[in-house]
Amino acid sequence: MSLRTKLMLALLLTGLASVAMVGGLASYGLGKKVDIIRRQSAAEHFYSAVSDYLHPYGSWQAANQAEPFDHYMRRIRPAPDDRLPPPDEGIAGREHLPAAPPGVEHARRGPPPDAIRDRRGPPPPRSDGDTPYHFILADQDFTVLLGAGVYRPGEPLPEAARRDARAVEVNGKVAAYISPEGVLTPSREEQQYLDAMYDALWAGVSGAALLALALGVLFSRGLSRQLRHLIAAVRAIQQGTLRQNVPVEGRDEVALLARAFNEMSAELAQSHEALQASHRTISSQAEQLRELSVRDALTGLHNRRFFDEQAASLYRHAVRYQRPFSMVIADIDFFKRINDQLTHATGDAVLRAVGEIFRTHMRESDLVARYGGEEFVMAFPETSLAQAAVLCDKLRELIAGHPWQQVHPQLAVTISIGVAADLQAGSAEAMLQQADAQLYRAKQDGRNRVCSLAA
Ligand SMILES: Nc1nc2c(ncn2[C@@H]2O[C@H](COP(=O)(O)OP(=O)(O)OP(=O)(O)O)[C@@H](O)[C@H]2O)c(=O)[nH]1
Repeated sequence: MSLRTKLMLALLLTGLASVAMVGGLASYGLGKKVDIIRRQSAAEHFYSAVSDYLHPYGSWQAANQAEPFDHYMRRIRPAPDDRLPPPDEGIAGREHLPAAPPGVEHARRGPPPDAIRDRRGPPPPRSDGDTPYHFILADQDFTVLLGAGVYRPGEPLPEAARRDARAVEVNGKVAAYISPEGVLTPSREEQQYLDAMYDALWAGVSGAALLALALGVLFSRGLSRQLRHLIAAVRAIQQGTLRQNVPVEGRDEVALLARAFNEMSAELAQSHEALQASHRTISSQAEQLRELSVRDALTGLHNRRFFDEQAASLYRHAVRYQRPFSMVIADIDFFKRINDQLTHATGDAVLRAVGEIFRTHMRESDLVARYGGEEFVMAFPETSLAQAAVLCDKLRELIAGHPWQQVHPQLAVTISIGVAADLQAGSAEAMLQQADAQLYRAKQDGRNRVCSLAA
């Protein structure tokens, strides 16, 4: 279940529970209050009717002799009611008299005299088992005068009923007691009022539930939108886009989370960029170091270590595919004399110039390195011994013909070169030794020459 659904359900259930509680309490309170008002009103009317009945005569006996109480009640209260037993003929026609308030009718009418009651029988029992609402009338000695079908006239009013009894005084003396009895049934009109109020109450409850649902939808939409932004941003970070900026809405906890997430994302991206920059620096420094480690500082040519590695690889390739491959070793003639007679700096200049001549007159695929001192080595892939010898002779001529006087007026430079191209040598190193032997021969033969070993 999504967070949004959970939130909506929580809001809906909370809203329903609150409105049901409020509605139930209000409904119960309303019913209770209406019941109290009706009881008070009924009691007041009955009391005033009895008081008016007794007042001219001073006692029940005298009043009853003058006019039986039920006649009196029918005279002052003629309107038939759906809750009343059928009126007798003598009372039925008096509908011009004002009706008593709702809830009083049965009580005010009181129980019929015994003779009448005998004809009618006792009041019909309520379906719920409660006694209908009546007023019991007793004389000043608590002897029942009208028992409302609950007590017999002439019997003493029980103690329990006396507690709620209200005295009716005439000329300062208690002439009778009135005691309420039974359950007050609302009239049809009252019931309609109550039903209308309950309907309004439940309409309010339903409205509140709908409002809770609508607010739930609204709030959960906002919340889930922000969470969706955060989820998308986290996924983007997982895929490598570290700098994320989710919208911050409001100032609640989710907004705080979004703000903290943005800050964290910015810091993460920043530190990642810094890390990448330092990686770039390190790798470029490593590249420089690697380059320095394979280069000769004076001439800029590759050094011996690099040459040995590459030459071994070129040799293996040539042997594997039976391709022509030549190796060369060259040595500047009388270099010690140049150093000694024309300074060491002149010697360095010569080394740089010779290296430059080699570099600029060879193919990209050729390999040249300063092997140490005034010695240079070369490897020529796809080059036969004869081709290498021709190339080396050209290099020798270039060096001999170089304008050395520009370096020093007394300077003249030549080189001797040995060439080998025997793939049977067994290794690049062995082939280089063969070339070195040819170099030795070139030196022996008078220098400034190229000697090669026929395959
Ligand atoms: N200026 C300079 N001289 C160097 C360098 N490396 C080696 N040398 C010098 O090169 C000279 C080589 O001399 P030798 O090995 O006797 O050879 P050579 O004088 O060229 O005689 P041959 O090879 O027989 O013609 C030595 O004097 C070394 O000191 C360098 O980097 N710069």
